Amino acid sequence: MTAHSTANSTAHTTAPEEAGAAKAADTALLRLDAATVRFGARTVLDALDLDVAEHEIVCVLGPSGSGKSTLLRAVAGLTPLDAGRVLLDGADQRDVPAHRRGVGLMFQDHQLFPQRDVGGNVGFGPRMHKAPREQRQRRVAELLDLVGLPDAQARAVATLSGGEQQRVALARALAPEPRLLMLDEPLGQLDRSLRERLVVELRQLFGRLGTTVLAVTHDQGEAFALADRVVLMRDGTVAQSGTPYEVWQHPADEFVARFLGFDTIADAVVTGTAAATEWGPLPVPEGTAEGPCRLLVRPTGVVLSAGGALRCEVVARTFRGGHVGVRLRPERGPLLEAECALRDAPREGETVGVGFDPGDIVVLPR
Ligand SMILES: Nc1ncnc2c1ncn2[C@@H]1O[C@H](COP(=O)(O)OP(=O)(O)OP(=O)(O)O)[C@@H](O)[C@H]1O
Repeated sequence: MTAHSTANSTAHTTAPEEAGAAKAADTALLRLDAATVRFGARTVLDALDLDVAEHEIVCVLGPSGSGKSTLLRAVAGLTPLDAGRVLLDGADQRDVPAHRRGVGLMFQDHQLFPQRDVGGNVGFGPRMHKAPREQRQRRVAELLDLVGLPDAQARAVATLSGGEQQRVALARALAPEPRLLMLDEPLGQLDRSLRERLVVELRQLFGRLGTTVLAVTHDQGEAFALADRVVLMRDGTVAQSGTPYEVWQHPADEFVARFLGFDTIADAVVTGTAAATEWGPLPVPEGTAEGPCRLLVRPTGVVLSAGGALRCEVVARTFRGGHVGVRLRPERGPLLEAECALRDAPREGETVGVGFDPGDIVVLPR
């Protein structure tokens, strides 16, 4: 795999009969092709297709049980496929055992060796690969420097904080220089502020090293902060794949929208730039396809104003740090949720007028 390979690379200098294999190598470092895993009667990966380009950071998101960890284990060679293929650099991995795939897998619970010091943990992979002692020591020092623990070589694992253990586990996963690094809930057990800091550091670190990453998380904020691309899984298949911005702006369907935390979704029928709903006509962006649909109304699209046509009673206010969530019972139609600045938020029991911003109304397939 060359450094300039991209997801859309099409240039070939190979003979026509080699073009098929070469194309796979050019287009993706990792490719899952109809990958299927069954446990008994249950299909946990269901003919899943996924490409990860070299240097790309992909985060897999999805509800508990949707198959995220199974996906990583299948790529690592720890769970066999029942059908389909895993390709690395274009080569089918069917007969390649886990330790020969050149992928790193870091589990949620770090799994550091408690009897080894930090240096012993980080140097474990290179030692298994029989790297000479001097080279190993240099690599350990470099990596500890990279993860911000330059003086930790001789520390016992038991003396490390959760965040420090996390960094050591990461340095250990990076030490054998895997062509693909896979992380399963990498920041799962850490507190929020540490996670928010580490996720930024991780992204910078991967960028600097040019690491290709496939990470699994159930935390949307973490995925959006870390990923070049997020993949949302549902029942062993891909529900949506796109940049964090694309997925946030244009959730593919109601499942994705609800997973992202949007709850105000109702039936509607679009005609021109208006959608008929139980709340009355709502504006929709120009060019929206006409006919029946599901309509997502983002809280930022519910605008409180004295002149708003829909009268609503404020039934609850929830302080959310940067803003206040205001739950509204309209005179007709289901409950609505608005997002207000603290100083503008009405009190519980007040009656307010509501209008809608078409920029924050998203048409979803029925
Ligand atoms: N070895 C196994 N034998 C039987 N069933 C399994 C096995 N491993 C996983 N499963 C089942 O497969 C489904 C998917 O599991 P998986 O761990 O991949 O989901 P996940 O999306 O990573 O979930 P979570 O977010 O809870 O970790 C679950 O219902 C799980 O119980």
